[in-house]
Amino acid sequence: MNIGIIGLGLMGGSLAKALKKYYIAEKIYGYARSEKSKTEIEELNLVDELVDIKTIKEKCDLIVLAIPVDNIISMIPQFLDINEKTTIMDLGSTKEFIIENVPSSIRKNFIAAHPMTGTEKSGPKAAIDDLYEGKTVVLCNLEDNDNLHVNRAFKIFQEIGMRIVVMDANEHDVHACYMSHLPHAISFSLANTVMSREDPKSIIALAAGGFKDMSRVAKSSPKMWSDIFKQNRKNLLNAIDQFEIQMKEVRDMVENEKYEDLKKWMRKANSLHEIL
Ligand SMILES: NC(=O)c1ccc[n+]([C@@H]2O[C@H](COP(=O)([O-])OP(=O)(O)OC[C@H]3O[C@@H](n4cnc5c(N)ncnc54)[C@H](O)[C@@H]3O)[C@@H](O)[C@H]2O)c1
Ligand SMILES: O=C(O)C(=O)C[C@]1(C(=O)O)C=C[C@H](O)C=C1
Repeated sequence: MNIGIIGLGLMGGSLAKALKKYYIAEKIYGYARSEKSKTEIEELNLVDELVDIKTIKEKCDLIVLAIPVDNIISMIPQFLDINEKTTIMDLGSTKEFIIENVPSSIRKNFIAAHPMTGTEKSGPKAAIDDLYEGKTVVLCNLEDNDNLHVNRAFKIFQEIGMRIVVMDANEHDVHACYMSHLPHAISFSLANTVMSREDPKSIIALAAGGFKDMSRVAKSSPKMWSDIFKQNRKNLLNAIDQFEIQMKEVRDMVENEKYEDLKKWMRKANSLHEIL
């Protein structure tokens, strides 16, 4: 099988590495926009050949869109003429808006996937060959796909060591919001709060594990995350409201010195790690 990957940053580049590691593709084609990316992809030997979109459509059985979620939507019209046997798949972090924007003529071919794995790094140099191993991928609204494409997606994700979960796109976006999008909003907010109050010298002197853990994902790509916040806006606004309720609660307990209530509230939070 020939596989084409559009966008060879963290997700696309890591997929290319995993496909090579497990000898899954006959040939891996890549498409990159910028000259800088092209040079890095070639230096890292991520794909067998960098080509244009026309060649990817002619040669590939599976085309993977590993680009920011708004770019996925603007690229879809370029794939309206794909063969009925060609699978097209996106790896975007949001699912409902993307699916809504897939025209009915290629809906059967379009697999909406979200690998629940990643890092705060981006670009071709961030790619690693074991990013997907032992991790979960969520596949959405598979009832709208042809079996050929569903089976192909299952086979590839299983071969690179992933666990598959099937979910409705609407439900996915609510859960992904609490598990991933809200935590990123909190981490960006924490980083900005600290930087507005603390000088770099104190940050270097006092930042230890707790702060580093909480602020790690604040290093993530603004382009990727502003697209995600835009596409999952409604769910994110609800989740931020819920988070604000908790912040008001802890503020109230500290202000009014309700330390027994505070311990009870913290014990409740501790219990999260019984299920994680
Ligand atoms: N980073 C994560 O942790 C993570 C996890 C799961 C899913 N995702 C999703 O995967 C997708 C890719 O994210 P990433 O982390 O690999 O980002 P990235 O920034 O590392 O890589 C994306 C690459 O795509 C390129 N690109 C953008 N538009 C393009 C276009 N039109 N044509 C060709 N190349 C283009 C960029 O130059 C970049 O190199 C996003 O939709 C993101 O929401 C990311
Ligand atoms: O581990 C990280 O650094 C990530 O941000 C990965 C992470 C997340 O867990 O929030 C980020 C975006 C996703 O779409 C899926 C996974």
